[in-house]
Amino acid sequence: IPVNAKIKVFTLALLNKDDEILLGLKKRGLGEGLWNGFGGKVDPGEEIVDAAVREVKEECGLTVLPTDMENLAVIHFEFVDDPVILEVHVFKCSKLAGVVEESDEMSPKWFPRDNVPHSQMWPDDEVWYPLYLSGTKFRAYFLFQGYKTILSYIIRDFYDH
Ligand SMILES: CSc1nc2ncnc(N)c2[nH]1
Repeated sequence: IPVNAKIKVFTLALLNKDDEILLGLKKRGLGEGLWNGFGGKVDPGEEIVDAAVREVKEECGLTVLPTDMENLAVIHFEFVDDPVILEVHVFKCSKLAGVVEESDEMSPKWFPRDNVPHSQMWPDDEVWYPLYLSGTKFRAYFLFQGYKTILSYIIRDFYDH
């Protein structure tokens, strides 16, 4: 890890109901045109799970309780020649309240859990969605070249060393 490394913490919430997952089509910014879970930056002094709850509400209108957000994974993303490392805390939630709403960030849509549009998602998702779907807690590290090419990755059970 380069000496000038800076870690930025993000949340990513994957919401499911029965056999479906709610994904949002990103309308702008990083990941525009890709389907993704809901999340974003953690504000200074904000609990990570509270940031996750806030982002879900902002991006798709649904209300979830912090206690219903299951910590599923921590993924570190590194990009060649970029000292900023993204630390993404992945949450899984199936207790949802409210009505799904389009936001200026995201167009939400329900997908069958066994048929998510991986060709229009971040390339790493295909690697770890099976673990997420089986509820296996994991840690992962992805080294990207740009935003499309994965040069290498490590994925392991959350509790193993
Ligand atoms: C920059 S690499 C990346 N992969 C991702 N997968 C799912 N949600 C994200 N926000 C992701 N970012």
